[in-house]
Amino acid sequence: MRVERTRLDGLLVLVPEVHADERGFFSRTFDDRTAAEAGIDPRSFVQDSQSRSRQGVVRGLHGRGGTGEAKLVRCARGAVLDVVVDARPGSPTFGHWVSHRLDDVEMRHLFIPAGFLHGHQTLTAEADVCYRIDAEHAPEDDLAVHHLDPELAVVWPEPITVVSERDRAAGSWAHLVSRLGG
Ligand SMILES: Cc1cn([C@H]2C[C@H](O)[C@@H](COP(=O)(O)OP(=O)(O)O[C@H]3O[C@@H](C)C(=O)[C@@H](O)[C@H]3O)O2)c(=O)[nH]c1=O
Repeated sequence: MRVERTRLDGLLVLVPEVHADERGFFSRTFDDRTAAEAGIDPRSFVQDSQSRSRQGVVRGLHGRGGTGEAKLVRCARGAVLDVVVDARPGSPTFGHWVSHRLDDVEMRHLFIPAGFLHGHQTLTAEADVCYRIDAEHAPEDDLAVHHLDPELAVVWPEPITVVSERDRAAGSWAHLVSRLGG
């Protein structure tokens, strides 16, 4: 498994080998040693989760207050455009976002450290996204910024079909910045 850095310091892309043959493929979804070498504590993860979304669905942009949460994200079925926003006050890339395609062909994963917002849009008829998270779910600590926030101006490639009620009601980036003191 290879690790690529991104222009957001700390955000990593993990690129596994995909061994394809006439049966299908085999690919590693987690590698303790690679994680440790990349500075990820392999023992830190406490919950694994999976979501399924139909084409055009947007989930996010979500983060967590306090000490935040780090996550490993991959797309086990179909494809998504995964968006990560730097929400670390004082970071030189505060307010910048990057997007990566995650799919069931290249099987790339993202390691998203604490202090980022995260969201994705489904690019295929359905997509399953799997997470490993280093903190227990705590809805009272949830942070959310609207996926169409004009300042962030995230580009979602597909027409947006469904968004949760919570995400439709999410506040602005400016509001989060004032809350974070950024
Ligand atoms: C995230 C989460 C949700 N839930 C429950 C709450 C709710 O009833 C249902 C759906 O939750 P949500 O609408 O928050 O799910 P969703 O919008 O998919 O939330 C996810 O979005 C992406 C972008 C992320 O980065 C994830 O960390 C997570 O925030 O599942 C849990 O029990 N545990 C969890 O860890």
